[in-house]
Amino acid sequence: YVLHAHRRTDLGPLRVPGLPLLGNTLQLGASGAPFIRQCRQEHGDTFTLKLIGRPITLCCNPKAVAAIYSAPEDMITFRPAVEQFTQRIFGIPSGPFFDRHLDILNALRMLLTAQHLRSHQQALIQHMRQHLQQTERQHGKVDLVSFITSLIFNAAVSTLFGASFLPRHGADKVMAAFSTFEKNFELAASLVPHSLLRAFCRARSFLLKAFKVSYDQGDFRDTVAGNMIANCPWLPASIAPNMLLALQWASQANSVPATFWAYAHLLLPQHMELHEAVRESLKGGDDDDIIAAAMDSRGLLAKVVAEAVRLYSPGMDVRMAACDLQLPNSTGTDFLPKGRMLAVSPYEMHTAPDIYGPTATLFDPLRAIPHADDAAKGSGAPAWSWGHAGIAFGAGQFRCPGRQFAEAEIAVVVAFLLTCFKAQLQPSGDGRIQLPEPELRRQIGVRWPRTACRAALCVR
Ligand code: HEM
Repeated sequence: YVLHAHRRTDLGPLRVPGLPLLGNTLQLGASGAPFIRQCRQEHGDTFTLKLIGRPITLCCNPKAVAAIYSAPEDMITFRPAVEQFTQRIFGIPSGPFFDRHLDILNALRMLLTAQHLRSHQQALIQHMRQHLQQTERQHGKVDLVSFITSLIFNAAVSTLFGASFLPRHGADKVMAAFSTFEKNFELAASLVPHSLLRAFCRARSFLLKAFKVSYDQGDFRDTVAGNMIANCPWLPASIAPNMLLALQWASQANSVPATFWAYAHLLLPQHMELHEAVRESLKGGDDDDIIAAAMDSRGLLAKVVAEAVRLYSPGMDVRMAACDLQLPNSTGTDFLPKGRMLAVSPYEMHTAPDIYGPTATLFDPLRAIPHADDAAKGSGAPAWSWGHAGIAFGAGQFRCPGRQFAEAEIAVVVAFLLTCFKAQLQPSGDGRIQLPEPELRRQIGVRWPRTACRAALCVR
């Protein structure tokens, strides 16, 4: 509706000049989200960055974002924007995967929808309990980032991939390999030759081999992971390990940080009242109470989860113009040539005062959620809703297939931790947790988990 195919082959304005080869890559790498905000302030809602030698147009206008997510494939396309990454990182050959991409997504969606959530949540609680029994706590203190990372890794991987997978290969070894793979993710996606990224290649080989062995041994039978592959019988068996690695990465990359922040905020002194209210909503705190609270999509716990997901959402979601386009901006339209990479930044949209108001960057689960009409400012565009978690999970036909699972998972983990521990945050070595919230966030990059603040969880 607000998107028009455009006949002219217009190269479009490259509004943020950078170095010839790397363009703005270094600026983005060094400053992350604040660099995007600065570009938006200086150049308007739509601006083009040159990242690793190629122009990428960032669209921050709500109307343009709605149009990008709802446009038909012959106008804005998903495949060419992401296939080089899936190929390069996970080693998934494009043909067999993308030819029936939507079928794969729908198969996964079916396995992660509401009717299965209760049993997934029970499994998560059981695996978290086992993990806690096996975890040694030194002097009653743990580092909150690594504690939550390993808790979720063990519980979610065991829930989605079955209980035999991690023990067969050694949970610590699999997690160490995954962590190396994850740390090198952006570099491996870039044009840096993989021959220079030996740690990444070693970790990926280890993980692919582990998935292959477990697949051959039947470890994934009747699990979400196994059923995802079984429901796509046209996929060559040889790429099953690569698909499983992609699922593993997708299931961890955003859930871990969102859970960390949801829980960490509840432990901050300024949120003690909220903490108590959430704790009360868990009633007696047994497994049924935890699951009931986590399933209540209108309850306080759901609002806490949605607010953490909104505030610490992914840095970029990419697409490509499949024809010459005209995209709306606040003052008119922008011309984008066929083949131009397009990006939406959920993080930038969610922290923008013009959409979420002056308190956009504050953690406030009870905030009023902006309505389409406010954001679209009477454009005449049909109503579209941000919802509390905004566009953190993407939107449209390629939206995250794990959304319902993720929201339920984060709620269960937070509720479980609240019932297990009387915890408080104490400053670790550099004391960063004591900084006011906007300061905390300033340290967050485009993908921020690695720069998440360090905190100590003091277990009384
Ligand atoms: C807070 C947690 C999460 C967030 C914010 C998130 C966000 C996203 C986003 C933005 C996308 C891209 C959507 C698009 O391009 O429009 C995506 C894709 C995906 N997500 Fe999630 N996700 C989360 C958790 C999960 C979990 C727990 C799973 C699995 C259990 C999962 C599985 C996937 C998969 C498989 C894809 C790729 C789909 C494809 O091939 O197109 N995600 N997610």
